[in-house]
Amino acid sequence: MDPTSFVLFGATGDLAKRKIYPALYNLFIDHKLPESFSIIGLGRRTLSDEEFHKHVEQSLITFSRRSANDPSRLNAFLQAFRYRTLDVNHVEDYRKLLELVQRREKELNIRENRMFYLSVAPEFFGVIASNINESGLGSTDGWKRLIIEKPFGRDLESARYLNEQLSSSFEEHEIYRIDHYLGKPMIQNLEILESSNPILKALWSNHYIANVQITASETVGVEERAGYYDHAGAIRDMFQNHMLQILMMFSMQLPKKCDAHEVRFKKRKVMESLRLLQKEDISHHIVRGQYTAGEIEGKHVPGYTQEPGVAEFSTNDTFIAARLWIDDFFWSDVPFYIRTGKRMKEKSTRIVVEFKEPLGGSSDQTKARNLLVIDINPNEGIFIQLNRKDPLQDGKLEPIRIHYSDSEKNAPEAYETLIFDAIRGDSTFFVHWDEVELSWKWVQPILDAFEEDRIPLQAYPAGSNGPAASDQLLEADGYTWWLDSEPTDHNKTIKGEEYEKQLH
Ligand SMILES: NC(=O)C1=CN([C@@H]2O[C@H](COP(=O)(O)OP(=O)(O)OC[C@H]3O[C@@H](n4cnc5c(N)ncnc54)[C@H](OP(=O)(O)O)[C@@H]3O)[C@@H](O)[C@H]2O)C=CC1
Ligand SMILES: O=C1O[C@H](COP(=O)(O)O)[C@@H](O)[C@H](O)[C@H]1O
Repeated sequence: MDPTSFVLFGATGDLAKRKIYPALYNLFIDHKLPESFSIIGLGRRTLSDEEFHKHVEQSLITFSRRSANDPSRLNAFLQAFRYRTLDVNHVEDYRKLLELVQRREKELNIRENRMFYLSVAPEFFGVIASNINESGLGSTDGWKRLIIEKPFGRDLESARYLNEQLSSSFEEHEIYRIDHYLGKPMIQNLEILESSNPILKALWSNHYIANVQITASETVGVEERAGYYDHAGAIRDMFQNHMLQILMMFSMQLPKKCDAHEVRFKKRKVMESLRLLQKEDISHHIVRGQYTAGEIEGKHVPGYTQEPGVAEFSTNDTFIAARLWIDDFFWSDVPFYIRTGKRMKEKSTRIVVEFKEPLGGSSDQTKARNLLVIDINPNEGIFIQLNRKDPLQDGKLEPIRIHYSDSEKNAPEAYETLIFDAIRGDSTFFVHWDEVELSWKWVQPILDAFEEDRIPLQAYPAGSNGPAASDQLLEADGYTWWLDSEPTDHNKTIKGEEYEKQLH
């Protein structure tokens, strides 16, 4: 890997502490950072390098998946870190930063390869990109790259405006838009799952698949993020980005090879085929919800409007469910159901693929549907539901599940994988502008409908699976959300008999 300067805006913030430092540390342990690597952290507050090292160390102790208890290894890691105070709006501060970056490049013999990571509020993205350019930080003999966090705009218009701002300082191939779901191992596995398993590849279309259900449910509420979340809602926070990215990754046609050009091209095709919702139909395909007080894991939790920082009469969505159609040769007539919400019954991101009844198959009514369940988060695994005859019960038909789980492997976290890719210059699992624009285009009529109050806000108690209207969305098509009524840890590496006992 090229020697690199890693310039981190927002170095004192929450994301840096919880995700970025632990990711860098684990990459360091795995020898996946360039040998010459300089990290310069930036924030508004004043910190000495020593105080900054303490801050990073504390973050590793609290959040790293592998312990930071080897002092010599930890010190070797921290050697790379320097801190500077910088106000993102002051171009003078960037000139001083340039001096530090160049000094470190000289000390470490780094050719001018510069990675700028914007872990700050999105309203700063534009000004930072333009100040990087104006101060000379962006003029390098090597490469320059920009990693930016979500959200990318708050609607189609603002996303386009932001993209124009960034484009005046960085070219598209230099911009790495993070969607951390794309770094999750099971999401990266989707393409392999299909391409390397003929039994799945053969079934991966409307010939055999009845419907696809994608759920990302969380037990947490708005936490300390009301200032942001109360203006974003589930639709901007999760749906426009993570949920549509899962949809793209699942349903794209197999790329000839898994590289940035091919994968992004195939994903764009999905978005181009996604049927746009017509104004008059939106309320038939979209459910909008907000949690009320309830109980989660035996604890009483308040309703959304009682949460600190949330407006008293807020109509913000904390849940959204949608029925989508991909009008292409492979997926036409297969409904995709997507839902995401806070304060739901369990923390779980998963895809459930429900297969059709075989043509001319037995008419045995006890037969269960074949399912392929892909658990993405926090459990990582797969199971397939099949039917068999139980020899001890007069040959009665019973569903069995064949499991595989990666949950206990302590696999690299999404941020590790993505930062590693960005340093190597591989943008396969980063979001291209075309995908962002097409996603906002699809979502925009829903935002308008919310704004105009054309979709009723449905209440759901904390600890439930969302509003009843979300169940009705599927019932109208003769389906139900799979696994909703099962034990929450249905796939928690419980296998064989023990699992069967729990099920029945
Ligand atoms: N936290 C999370 O879990 C996630 C965050 N994100 C995104 O990541 C980004 C960062 O979020 P998060 O870390 O939570 O935010 P925080 O509010 O915790 O941190 C903001 C950072 O920005 C710095 N900052 C604020 N104003 C200025 C300024 N004028 N000049 C220079 N630095 C400034 C702060 O410095 P100082 O502390 O010195 O004031 C701090 O380091 C956002 O875009 C967010 O949407 C995305 C997914 C998840
Ligand atoms: O981006 C976000 O994602 C998290 C959920 O991420 P996960 O990896 O834990 O599934 C969500 O809580 C947050 O609101 C959102 O901004």
